[in-house]
Amino acid sequence: MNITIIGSGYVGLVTGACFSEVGINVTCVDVDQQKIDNLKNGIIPIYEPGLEKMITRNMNKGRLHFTTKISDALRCSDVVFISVGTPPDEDGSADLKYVIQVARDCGKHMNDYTLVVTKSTVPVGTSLKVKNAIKEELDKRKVNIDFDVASNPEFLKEGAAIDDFLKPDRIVVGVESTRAEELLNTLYKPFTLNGHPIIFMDVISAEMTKYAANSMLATKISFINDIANLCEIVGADINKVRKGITSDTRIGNKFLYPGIGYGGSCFPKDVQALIRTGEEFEYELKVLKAVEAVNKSQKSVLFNKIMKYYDGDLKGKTVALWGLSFKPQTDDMREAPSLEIIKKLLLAGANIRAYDPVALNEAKHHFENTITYCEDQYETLINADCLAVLTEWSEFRIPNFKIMHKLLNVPAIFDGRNIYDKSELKKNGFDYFCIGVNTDSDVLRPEVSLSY
Ligand SMILES: NC(=O)C1=CN([C@@H]2O[C@H](COP(=O)(O)OP(=O)(O)OC[C@H]3O[C@@H](n4cnc5c(N)ncnc54)[C@H](O)[C@@H]3O)[C@@H](O)[C@H]2O)C=CC1
Ligand SMILES: O=C(O)[C@H]1O[C@H](OP(=O)(O)OP(=O)(O)OC[C@H]2O[C@@H](n3ccc(=O)[nH]c3=O)[C@H](O)[C@@H]2O)[C@H](O)[C@@H](O)[C@@H]1O
Repeated sequence: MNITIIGSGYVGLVTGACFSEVGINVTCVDVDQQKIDNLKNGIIPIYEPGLEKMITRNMNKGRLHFTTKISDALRCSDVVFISVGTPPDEDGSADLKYVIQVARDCGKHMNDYTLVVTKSTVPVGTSLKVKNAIKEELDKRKVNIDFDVASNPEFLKEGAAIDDFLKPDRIVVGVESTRAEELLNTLYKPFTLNGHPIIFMDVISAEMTKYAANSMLATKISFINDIANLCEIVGADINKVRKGITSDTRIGNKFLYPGIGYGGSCFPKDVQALIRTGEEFEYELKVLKAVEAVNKSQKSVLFNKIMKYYDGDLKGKTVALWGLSFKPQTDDMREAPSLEIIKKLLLAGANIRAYDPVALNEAKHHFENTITYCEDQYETLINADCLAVLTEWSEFRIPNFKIMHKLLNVPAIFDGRNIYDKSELKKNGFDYFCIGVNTDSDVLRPEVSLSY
């Protein structure tokens, strides 16, 4: 089978690589000439574990191709996946201009029956718009070519994208015809062999499933962050409370880790977009509005703790940062909590020394020379007045506390991901602050007032 993937970003590249891995002939298309030239030379535009090797392997086998020419790709494609971006519009709704452009391109260039599948995250009703755009272009050409549209939302997580695609919890497909169902069933069969189900439904329900899934996950995170903040006030320990609640199988133990707010290219925009969809239909999604509000304020929690430690004055203080990406195993900084925290620290007059295993180049696009970029996690600590951990990369989990104590001006650690044990840090002579645990009474540094 020949398939085309339009849009070679996180989703498009992973989808293309994984389909070619099971023997399908795949052509990935993008409008970005530089990106396609690089991909042809084996240069992968994103950091995603396992992706580079998989792309190179399948290119060498002649099953994975890259082009900017959609017309060439469509000439012999049975199925076309649309995986272009759907960024938020000014009012928070999903901007569909790239999706509709691709639909038009499909209408302009398809020559035979084609199944056009929307993999981008799109609001309910988009498949109908895609169908109309294709039809309009076919009408302009005065040709009568049979086609189907389908919705196949993607659930992969950055940093674990290959595994998520190869071994999905489920595959959701919205279809309008048996022909489309059969084609997608054949395509996805290799990924369902270990019992991972493919769930067929109508197109609108499939579109809705994607937003509902991301909104549910975002809700869990805001819920636990809200509870964490209350734990801190009443003297409970969120780490213990989390274990206490997640042992109930009805609640489950995933996505209930407190932190400094969810980031990334999807939760913030998808929660917003679903709220807008509700508004369009005059229905207020009250829970999701609260989820957004909690997340917004959670991004300031760690900064507030640092401010409080320094009696509201950070002028001239140096803050070391470990981790800049919105989560480990990616260089993606879109909507990362680090962006908010860095902006606030700079505004308060602090100097920043930052390290991230893979996101330093990305950070340079955001902050240029306003912060100091370090090539090593310990280098950030030299003469720093505290350390803040913003991303839970594995290499930060068991650091050398002796060296850290020596390098830091002031041995204070602000742990935005609750990766350290407070008694161990106290034993090693650190003032330690995390999310959802009140550690003020353990503070060792006598000259710092923590009275308010
Ligand atoms: N990043 C993620 O982890 C996930 C993203 N999604 C959804 O998938 C969609 C794509 O997301 P990403 O891959 O992150 O986006 P991205 O921004 O990484 O990649 C999109 C690509 O589409 C290309 N493009 C734009 N217009 C085009 C056109 N007319 N023809 C050909 N290529 C075109 C861009 O040049 C870019 O390379 C979005 O709707 C997103 O919400 C869904 C699940 C996971
Ligand atoms: O639609 C999408 O793009 C994707 O969005 C998320 O994936 P992703 O954004 O890559 O990353 P997650 O692992 O979900 O993390 C998102 C954010 O939530 C935060 N998080 C996650 C889990 C948790 O318990 N606590 C928490 O604060 C992370 O630190 C991160 O900032 C979903 O998990 C994917 O299923 C979905 O396909």
